[in-house]
Amino acid sequence: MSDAILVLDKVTKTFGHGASTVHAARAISFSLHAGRALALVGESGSGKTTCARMAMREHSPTTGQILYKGRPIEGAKADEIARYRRSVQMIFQDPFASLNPAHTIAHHLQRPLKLHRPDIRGKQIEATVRELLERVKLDPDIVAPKYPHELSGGQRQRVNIARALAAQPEVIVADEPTSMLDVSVRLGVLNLLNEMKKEMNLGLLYITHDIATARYVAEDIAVMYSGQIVEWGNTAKVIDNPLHPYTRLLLSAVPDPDVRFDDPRTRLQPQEVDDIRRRSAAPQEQVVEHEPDHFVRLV
Ligand SMILES: Nc1ncnc2c1ncn2[C@@H]1O[C@H](COP(=O)(O)OP(=O)(O)OP(=O)(O)O)[C@@H](O)[C@H]1O
Repeated sequence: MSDAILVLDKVTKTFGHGASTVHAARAISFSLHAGRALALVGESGSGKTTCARMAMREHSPTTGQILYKGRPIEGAKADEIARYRRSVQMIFQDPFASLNPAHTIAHHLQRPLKLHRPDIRGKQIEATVRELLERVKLDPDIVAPKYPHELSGGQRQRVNIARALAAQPEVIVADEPTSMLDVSVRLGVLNLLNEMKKEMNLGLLYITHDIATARYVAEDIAVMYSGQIVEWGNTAKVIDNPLHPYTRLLLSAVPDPDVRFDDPRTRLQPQEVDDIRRRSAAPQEQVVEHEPDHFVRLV
């Protein structure tokens, strides 16, 4: 495997103090590599977004460190931090809120080009906007002059992907990029992310509550619950042979991850679910290597 672009090394994040302390991330370690995707999977509140925000440097870790190409980003020089900011781009869950209704799609793509690509100017900017739209399979003649409200949700999310690509990133953090889209267009957006990963050699952090979609995008998976990664490794191995009771619980909600675990359709006893949650929430130090690319925490 190539050297990691981005590493979270035993990163912890707590919010609040005393009895009200929330352990949003507990000793989280993972790395992102060029041309590979890691799916970070878990229910709402498990700590996925906290990890994404730390990777984006919106939150600084309480303990642990973030490494960019082997060097800690905390305390790095301003030019290194600027490089990092350009290099790590985010795609948000809500394709509606992340575009400004007062500006055309062309404007949304010109801005990051002007900000991050001083090498291109004038007519080249327009040509690059066209290229970016073509990359995400939108017709530039039709889409560039439009305003966000004139596009569908799927098209808007493609514009968001194009905007992230404008900065020529090495890593893309996609936080639930399809959860607000119609089911019919979700797979198209996931396939597009997968193509970008391969063709542009991007490292991808794909955050989702839907474990089944991890297969489409990610070579590697990390299952999170209550701020800790409980099982991780090769995506197919983890999904086909889940070892941690919480991973099994997540898989029991497939094919519909929006079904709650206490819904009778999952055929789980509520007491069983409570017991798995309680055991999985306790901090667990011991890790078992089941195979070289499949690890689980003991409960
Ligand atoms: N700024 C904050 N202040 C206090 N608590 C926070 C803050 N951000 C997150 N938390 C808490 O940290 C825990 C993890 O939240 P986080 O948003 O990372 O989970 P998540 O898995 O991404 O969930 P979701 O899918 O709903 O975003 C939750 O208990 C949440 O309430």
